[in-house]
Amino acid sequence: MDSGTSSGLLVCPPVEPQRAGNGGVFFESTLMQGKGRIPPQFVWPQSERAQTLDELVAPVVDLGGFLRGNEDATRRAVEFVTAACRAHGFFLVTNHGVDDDLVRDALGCMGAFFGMPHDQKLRARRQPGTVWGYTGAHADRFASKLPWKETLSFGYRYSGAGTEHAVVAYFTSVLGKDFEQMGLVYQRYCEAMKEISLGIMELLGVSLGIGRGHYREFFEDSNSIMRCNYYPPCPEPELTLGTGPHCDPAALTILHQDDVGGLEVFTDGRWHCVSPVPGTLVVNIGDTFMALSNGRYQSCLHRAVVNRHIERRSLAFFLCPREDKAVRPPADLVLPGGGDIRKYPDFTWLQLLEFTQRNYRADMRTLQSFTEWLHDHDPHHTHDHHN
Ligand SMILES: C=C1C[C@]23C[C@H]1CC[C@H]2[C@]1(C)CCC[C@@](C)(C(=O)O)[C@H]1[C@@H]3C(=O)O
Ligand SMILES: O=C(O)CCC(=O)C(=O)O
Ligand SMILES: [Fe+2]
Repeated sequence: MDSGTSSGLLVCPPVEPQRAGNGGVFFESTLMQGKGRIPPQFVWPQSERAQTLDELVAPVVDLGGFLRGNEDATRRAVEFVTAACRAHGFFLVTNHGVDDDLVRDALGCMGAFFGMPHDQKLRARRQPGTVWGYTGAHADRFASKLPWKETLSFGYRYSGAGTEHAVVAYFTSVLGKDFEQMGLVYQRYCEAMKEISLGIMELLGVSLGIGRGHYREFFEDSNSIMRCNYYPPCPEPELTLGTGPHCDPAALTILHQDDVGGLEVFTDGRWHCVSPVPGTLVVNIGDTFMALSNGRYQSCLHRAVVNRHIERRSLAFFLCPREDKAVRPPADLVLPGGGDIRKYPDFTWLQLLEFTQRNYRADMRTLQSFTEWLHDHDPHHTHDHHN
């Protein structure tokens, strides 16, 4: 392997020559330290870069009473969720029951992982075509508009006895026995996120008038993705982005951002910043839920900016359906006779995930582009997707 270049990019043998956007160039944050300029691959077009913004006063949904089964509190939580999802599909939750120590440990493990030497991190390197593993700036996939971040992603599925420790097994298999404790932290973190996600699915079901059970049951056997985002300080933050503008392809995202700030959300025709609120988690609707609600709830456009002075960490849990399940709205949301025709064709999460890993870089138009792609590529889909 070549050593670092003066630009801070590290040149490695390409993992997937036919797809490696940069001919095998990898990014590693520590190599950038002390550099005055960012490499051109990280410069985003002027129109997509951050500007000065207003703060979003995000709705805060108190989950405490709902989780204890209190009816009044549940009604209030449903009202807040409904208003937020009609407006932009983005809200904060408080009293969510996740132990502060667990969140602290999950952030701490990120420090331990991303602080390791580059060759150690590469032991978890993302395999071509998959979403799991470590990547630096996605430089193995894309040639331009690289995000100023390193990420580590892994799957979370609980499907009965024998699979309780799948996250631990991932960490020990790719990084070795010494990473068992780190795996256990993320295993517990994912379990907590899944529990909250299912609760929110109940609230969304009530909010859409189809009852508590429908979406909860749909996601009981979910196959979710956990992603740790590490954003190093950047010498020219105004030229780049940590995560580009996008709607999450999954059903629901639960995000913990540390106390640095950098998350931005597009509402009312402009970008707003969302400052970290201690003790809260950020929730947003994703494309898959937009399809499951027949377009009633919008997936929310967002991005993350970086800064010159301090590293930032975020933990994103993406709730995803079991890979082979048909994503289809309940019949009550496709009313016969009304103007309420099916907005999206049936698809599976596996199809959408593969689309984002092989054909299309997830952005603000993913669901639209995916739907068009399905029509062109899947012979079972017709242009008529009425119920
Ligand atoms: C299905 C996925 C694609 C991405 C990872 C998961 C969920 C979120 C997607 C992503 C974060 C949206 C922005 C662009 C992206 C490339 C990124 O910056 O990380 C996306 C993910 C990806 O394809 O790795
Ligand atoms: O880091 C953030 O605040 C946002 C990250 C994000 O949007 C994502 O990982 O999908
Ligand atoms: Fe996102």
